[in-house]
Amino acid sequence: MGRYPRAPPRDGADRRSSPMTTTTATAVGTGRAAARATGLSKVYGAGETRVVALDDVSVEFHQGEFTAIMGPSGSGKSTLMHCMAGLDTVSAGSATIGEVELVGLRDKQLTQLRRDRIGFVFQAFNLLPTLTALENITLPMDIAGRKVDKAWLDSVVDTVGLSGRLSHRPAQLSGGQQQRVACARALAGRPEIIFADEPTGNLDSRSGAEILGFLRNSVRELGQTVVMVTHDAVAASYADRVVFLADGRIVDQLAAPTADSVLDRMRRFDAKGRTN
Ligand SMILES: Nc1ncnc2c1ncn2[C@@H]1O[C@H](COP(=O)(O)OP(=O)(O)OP(=O)(O)O)[C@@H](O)[C@H]1O
Repeated sequence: MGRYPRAPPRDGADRRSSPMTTTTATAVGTGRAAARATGLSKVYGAGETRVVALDDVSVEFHQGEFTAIMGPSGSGKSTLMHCMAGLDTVSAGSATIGEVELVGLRDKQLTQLRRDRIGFVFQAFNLLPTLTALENITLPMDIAGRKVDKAWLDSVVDTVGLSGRLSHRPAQLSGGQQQRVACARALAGRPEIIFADEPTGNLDSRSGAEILGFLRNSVRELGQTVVMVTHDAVAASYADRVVFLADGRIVDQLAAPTADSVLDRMRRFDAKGRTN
């Protein structure tokens, strides 16, 4: 079993596996895609060092949905997230945030898009040590010259449970509190989508569960869209949907996942070969 307490069960949730019958992994609900990859491929190197990290991947992340990306080590999870978030270039295909096509954007446009429309949470919290928690949270908006929406900021800080810690510097906060600051920073600018790369990787099980619960609440209560890469089946069970990658391809998805159903699917990677 994974490192985190089980996610509380969903009421009346329909737990089912949906083996891929088409090449596109569609979201559980209907609605506008917050992000979409179409025929996305990513090749690193050339000749003997050539690695196909992503091979014709098509996937949609719908607004207001919490999606986990899982798969064996080296299956392309981080590469997919980086290509979708404009942190890496793609070799072929398309990646869109909302209606904006990332392929072909210049560096300056990509920087602006990441700053204005995407929130990031990384395994290493990436806070600035000399700034207070509040200054870290508002930094992206300060850099962008955007006015902070005070009511929204208050509700984010409240949801993350940081009200009494806003004047503390990162070194004065626990790992879990630092990651909550990072989550609040990601949410504060009301991005269209948050990409979280192993957000609980550096946390103990209790702090990890708090962060996962918080990310899920941000989807349920604040309407946020979250895409999270994780190795942990219990972490994935907090999501609305799990998309499974193997050898750079999407091979399965699971709606309303439980830790057991995710573990079961992961075991089949081991037992029957990666692409099953
Ligand atoms: N900058 C790079 N240069 C060359 N190959 C790379 C680079 N980044 C990733 N790769 C390769 O691409 C493949 C996918 O890597 P990626 O990091 O996306 O996998 P992952 O599923 O996130 O793995 P992990 O779970 O171990 O973090 C791997 O074979 C990896 O070695």
